[in-house]
Amino acid sequence: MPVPTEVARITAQSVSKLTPIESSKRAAAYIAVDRHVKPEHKIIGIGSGSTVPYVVERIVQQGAELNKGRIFIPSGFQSKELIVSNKLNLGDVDLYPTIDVTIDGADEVDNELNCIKGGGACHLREKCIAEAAKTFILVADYRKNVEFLGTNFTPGVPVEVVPFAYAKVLQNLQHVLGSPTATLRMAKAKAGPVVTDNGNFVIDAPFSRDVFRDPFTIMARIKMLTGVVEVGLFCRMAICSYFGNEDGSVSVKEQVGPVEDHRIEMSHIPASELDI
Ligand SMILES: O=C[C@H](O)[C@H](O)[C@H](O)COP(=O)(O)O
Repeated sequence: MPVPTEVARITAQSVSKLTPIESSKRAAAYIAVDRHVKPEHKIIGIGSGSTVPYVVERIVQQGAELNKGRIFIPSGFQSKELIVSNKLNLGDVDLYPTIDVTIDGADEVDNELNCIKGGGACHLREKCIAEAAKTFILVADYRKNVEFLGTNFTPGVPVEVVPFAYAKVLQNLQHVLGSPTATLRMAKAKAGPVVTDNGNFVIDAPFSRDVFRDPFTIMARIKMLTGVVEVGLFCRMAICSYFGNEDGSVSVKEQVGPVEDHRIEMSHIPASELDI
């Protein structure tokens, strides 16, 4: 099928400014905001990761008038900075425990809209603002769109643990729950482990394809381990996930009964808005 002229033009302009991966993230973020962040939405959750800046960019484009009446709830340091630097109103989930819509990134999303999150160690707060939201939406590039978790994202399930319990939880994961190569996540530019925004450690626990066929069960088993604060498996929490593709289109997985996967083109967004 020939590519519509408008789509081809937008893709060419985008690529001149952004890499194809960045363009695909932006396409997913823009469509998610256009479809789910409506004028009547006043409390908005902002997740973490490399696609989320484009979410905020698109929300800012909705205009100062609309945004002055809104409160934005961050999932951690990165999103808090994004909210503040874009002069949006900052709130927190303790003051606003009901959120209209939360949009967040993901490390991987399967065909039932289960996802791995926490590659950036933000999954505790992310799960809170996802659970608080009436609508939870995922955005990512095509590399995160998989049939089964653990396909491209191989470090495993991020598990946030209180520091004094990390060795015990590590043993539980390795010897009881079937993740023999589970490891404590170490910092890159600091001696010692990664410390989360909540002062905890993170263990990365890979599991086999068989285990990932039923993510809810392994999530529940990990969560039952004493010392675990939160597990980076979000099981069927999102109602919709948008994946930007290399060709400028966006694939959508939606939870309307069985999860459906269909592609949409970016032609509804004027080229002038993409070329900013
Ligand atoms: O802890 C981090 C979050 O769960 C991110 O949303 C996730 O890791 C995806 O991040 P990125 O888009 O940077 O790959």
